Amino acid sequence: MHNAIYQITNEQPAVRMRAARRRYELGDETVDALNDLDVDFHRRTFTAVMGPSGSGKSTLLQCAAGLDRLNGGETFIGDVEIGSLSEKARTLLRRSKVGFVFQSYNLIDSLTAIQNLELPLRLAGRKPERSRITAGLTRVGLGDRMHHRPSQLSGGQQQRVAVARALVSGPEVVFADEPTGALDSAGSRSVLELLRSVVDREGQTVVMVTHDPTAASFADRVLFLRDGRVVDDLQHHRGVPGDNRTAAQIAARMAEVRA
Ligand SMILES: Nc1ncnc2c1ncn2[C@@H]1O[C@H](COP(=O)(O)OP(=O)(O)OP(=O)(O)O)[C@@H](O)[C@H]1O
Repeated sequence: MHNAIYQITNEQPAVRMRAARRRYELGDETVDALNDLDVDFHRRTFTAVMGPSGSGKSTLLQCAAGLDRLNGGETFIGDVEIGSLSEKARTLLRRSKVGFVFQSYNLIDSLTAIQNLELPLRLAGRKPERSRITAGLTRVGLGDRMHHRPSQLSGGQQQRVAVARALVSGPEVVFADEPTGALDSAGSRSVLELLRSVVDREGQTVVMVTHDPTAASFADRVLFLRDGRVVDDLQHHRGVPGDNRTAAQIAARMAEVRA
């Protein structure tokens, strides 16, 4: 690893992984999708996770979000070590502390935007407050689309509903797995600007997997994985989101990581 600049802070990270190992066994073949990986995701930061196909990006997100379990090491969300929790406790923690955004939006087609935001609160046994839901949709720029169903929205708008849904429980962290992978450049930009603003204006923490250096240029930090390990950690606070030069620097670093 080179050029790593670590944030010096006494504040507890939103998410911390230590000596994380996720081993998959298929027949005789064993893959360490995460291989003794250490990482902190600090509060109020936007991290992009990049790396070649199969380097462990999705596994990192799934394990950090408590959707999958480690075989070794620890994951903390806030001060809770999630590996020690029962399945039920982990589900409850995930519902309240973690938001997840998927490439394919994963909205319920038969429900309106409002109803899609109400659903996770209902599942968590909380009564959805209408004012909170409408505020959530307004803040993602969809105040005039609240009663639309997903099929009546553009891809970028659907993904912004998904971001609003991820935020509705007031999570510690939002994980996004290639959130712009299915979008055109205008839709991508609207989602990336939204993610940037939830960090800058609302003090949220975002961790996003992406293959796209332009998407990564919206982040404060780019973590590069290879073979289940962190091999580079680029902090580019002076980068300009969406700027070609910043994206070119990230692409160059990505090429080094692949080499
Ligand atoms: N359920 C599984 N069973 C067996 N092997 C798996 C499973 N999930 C992932 N792997 C393996 O673990 C490694 C890491 O996979 P992962 O999906 O995390 O990579 P990735 O960096 O997200 O890849 P991509 O960019 O292609 O989405 C790969 O070698 C993959 O084949």
